[in-house]
Amino acid sequence: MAKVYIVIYTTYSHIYKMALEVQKGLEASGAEAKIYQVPETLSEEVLAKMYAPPKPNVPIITAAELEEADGFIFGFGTRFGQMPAQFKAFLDSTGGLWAKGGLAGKFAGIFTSTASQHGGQETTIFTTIPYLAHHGIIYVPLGYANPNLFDVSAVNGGSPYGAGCIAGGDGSRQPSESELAVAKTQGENFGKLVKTYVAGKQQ
Ligand SMILES: Cc1cc2nc3c(=O)[nH]c(=O)nc-3n(C[C@H](O)[C@H](O)[C@H](O)COP(=O)(O)O)c2cc1C
Repeated sequence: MAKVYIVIYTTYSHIYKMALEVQKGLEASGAEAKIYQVPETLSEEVLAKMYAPPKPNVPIITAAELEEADGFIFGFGTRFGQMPAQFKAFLDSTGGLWAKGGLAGKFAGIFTSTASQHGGQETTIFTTIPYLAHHGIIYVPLGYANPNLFDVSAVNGGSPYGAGCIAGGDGSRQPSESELAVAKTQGENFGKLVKTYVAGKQQ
């Protein structure tokens, strides 16, 4: 069975809510899907000052665990148009895996969240691709796989690079039905691809 790890960093839970839909999509494709979070690097004191709610109840991943999966879907909100330091710190801890090509040939998709509509939905994912390239991980874009990506009738996150939600400047906006549906599509399409690959390897 194709095994996909959804690896997230979330401060205000938007990414976790999106991850649950990505997981549903992966499971609909027949893949095994488990959600992990990367270690937090901020102190409880700083998180309290940021009004951050408790972390989701999912295990904290270690770099070594990445080797177990056939593919990953990474999810994180933007920080100045790029991945948060927490996720960068986690990826920077994968040097040992990089040295032995431990992740080469695996697949990865990415989804994100931004406060504003033009705060980095595309750049956050795009600037993560070098990490994948250095590992030899195959980046799987979303494309326009879900027509909701064309919907301009309301505020709407997501791009061909990956699903996305708009959290609002104060974080009060929650992922919309449209954005959640795109997240599910990303999981389902990614799962189908990884399943095909795993089935081929087993032949
Ligand atoms: C230090 C910092 C930098 C941020 N930079 C951006 C940004 O460049 N563009 C933007 O739209 N939102 C920005 N945000 C908002 C976050 O992306 C938003 O809180 C996040 O996507 C919500 O996801 P979460 O609930 O999963 O943490 C920033 C937030 C913080 C704390």
